[in-house]
Amino acid sequence: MSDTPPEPAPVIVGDEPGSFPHGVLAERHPAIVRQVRKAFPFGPERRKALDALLASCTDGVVEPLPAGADARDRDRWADWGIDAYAGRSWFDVPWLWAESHFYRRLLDAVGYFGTGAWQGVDPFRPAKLAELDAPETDEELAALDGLADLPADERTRALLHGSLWGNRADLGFRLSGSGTGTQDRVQALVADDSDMLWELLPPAGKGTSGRPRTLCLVADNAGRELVPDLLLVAHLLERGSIDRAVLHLKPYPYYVSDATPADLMDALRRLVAAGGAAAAYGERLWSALTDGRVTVRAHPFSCAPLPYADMPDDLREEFTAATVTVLKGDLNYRRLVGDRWWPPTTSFAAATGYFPGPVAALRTLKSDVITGLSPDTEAALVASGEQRWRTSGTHALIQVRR
Ligand SMILES: O=P(O)(O)OC[C@H]1O[C@](O)(CO)[C@@H](O)[C@@H]1O
Repeated sequence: MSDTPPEPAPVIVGDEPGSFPHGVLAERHPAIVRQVRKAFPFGPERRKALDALLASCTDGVVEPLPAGADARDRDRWADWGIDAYAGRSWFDVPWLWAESHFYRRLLDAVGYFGTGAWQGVDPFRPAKLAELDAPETDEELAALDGLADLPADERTRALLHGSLWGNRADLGFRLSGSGTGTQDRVQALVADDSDMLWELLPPAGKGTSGRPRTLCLVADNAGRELVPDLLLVAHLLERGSIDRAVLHLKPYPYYVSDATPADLMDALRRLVAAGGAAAAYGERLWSALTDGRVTVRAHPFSCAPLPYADMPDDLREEFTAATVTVLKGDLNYRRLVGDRWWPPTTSFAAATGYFPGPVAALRTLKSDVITGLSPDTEAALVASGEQRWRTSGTHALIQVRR
């Protein structure tokens, strides 16, 4: 496939009733507002603000930030295009921008950025903790004990798949013989460049230049996605594939379940408390955090409503220095290749040609954006009659550009 930058395809907008993006704006966002309103005993002021957001996101327009907004935040949103979109319907601005801004407004409505009692209270925390505490998480962590007996390469592959399918909140390293086993998952991969990833991250002593090797992992969801991401990082450190890792998390709650530094601490404590192999992974990570081999970033751009092509210079420098940057999840994929109606056979390498270093995407498919399919794969997916392959999370991809 060619690496020449592709002709830009149309940007996705949520203005077409019946389309997936329209459904997110018209149904999912109001449902999220109602759910958050119910989950906390907010007083009249916060309830009024949530009701106003509910009315705005269904029938209203994007509004300028409120007068009380922090000046730095105001400047950021000015840079991120709010002046161009204020006054326009949520359904008429780029879908990526509308969704991202919705979460910013939701945090305003619950008083997250204010000076009152709700300051810093994550409105999604109850749901995140419930997932982390679910019995399924116990079972999945216990399944880690079985990995120790696998040949090294298989263990590495199982942990990669765990991180990949964790994007569907479903720890894929479970090696059960049921219909959700590894083999089915491999068949559900619409692209698999994992060999290229292992060429970038060989085990210690194999084909390495002697320079310290850094993995940037741009995380996605907390709980049952972040846990297998952490396991993968711990494993790559132990295997000597990397010397250090930088975990990019969100500076504030976002897209319901996105991982913040507080969620990292919850996940880590969960691992350490689990006993068995899970605890050993957790302890390894704990010590890697304390001695600086693993560091955490919560860059404002991680919550920006823009594609990574617009990343600021400091982030560009970090990604330039990484041996490989792995972006997890659907939203990061949309931001990586651009939230556009690409023809599915558009080259992934070309769409990510601007990225300042080797880059990999691990994603289950949960929105319409797709690149890098072979013509045969695209034809098979279309012929399968399964219309929702792009959005239902049943398919996944591992794509790499060196
Ligand atoms: O958690 P992920 O994999 O980034 O998925 C979030 C996805 O959910 C949505 O917010 C709504 O479906 C998508 O826009 C987004 O891409």
